[in-house]
Amino acid sequence: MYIGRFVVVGPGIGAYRVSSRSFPNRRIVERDDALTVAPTPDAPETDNPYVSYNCVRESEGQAVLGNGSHVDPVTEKLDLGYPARDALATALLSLDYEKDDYDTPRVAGVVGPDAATVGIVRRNALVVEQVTEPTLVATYEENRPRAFGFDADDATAAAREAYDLDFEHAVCAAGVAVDDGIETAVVNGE
Ligand SMILES: NC(=O)c1ncn([C@@H]2O[C@H](COP(=O)(O)O)[C@@H](O)[C@H]2O)c1NC=O
Repeated sequence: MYIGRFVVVGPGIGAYRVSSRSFPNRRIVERDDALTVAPTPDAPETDNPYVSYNCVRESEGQAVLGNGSHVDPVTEKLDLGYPARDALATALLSLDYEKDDYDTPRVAGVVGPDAATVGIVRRNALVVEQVTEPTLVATYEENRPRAFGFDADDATAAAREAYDLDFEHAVCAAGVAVDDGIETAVVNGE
């Protein structure tokens, strides 16, 4: 099954995966203050505004994950002291779903040491929900948050488990583990 981009978040653990039919030539680059989805050097040029963005950032001891430019305003709202629910709701509602051929939803999660919040904005809904166990939400098909078996207990395992999940067209994945500090890890495809 093809579900596009997705996040899995639970208290202390999270992952984000890029799956893509249309833009497979991408990777996650580790920068000082963010993990960024970017084209590989051999990728064909595109003017699609939705394929390069920060997919993981950190704020106030929490990790923010998501499939587009909304990751930045979610992080900025957390910096200002907004609760995770409000940071997600504000940023998702203001940017709304992507204006592409698929009305692709925006998905996101905030992971703290003992709490996690997941969100999606799609054409017909805005859902933001605090969760107590790993929860999946994706751009296509799986576009309602649901509890999801996810065994990883560190960032490296989270990135690997997300990348290896049996959904089509895996491109790259990021994992986060949040405790006293935040660890991140990346798996890039061939
Ligand atoms: N975030 C991403 O990595 C991303 N990759 C592709 N999209 C959007 O989704 C559309 C469909 O892409 P695909 O066929 O790869 O699932 C693209 O035309 C683009 O507008 C994205 N936007 C949201 O998921």
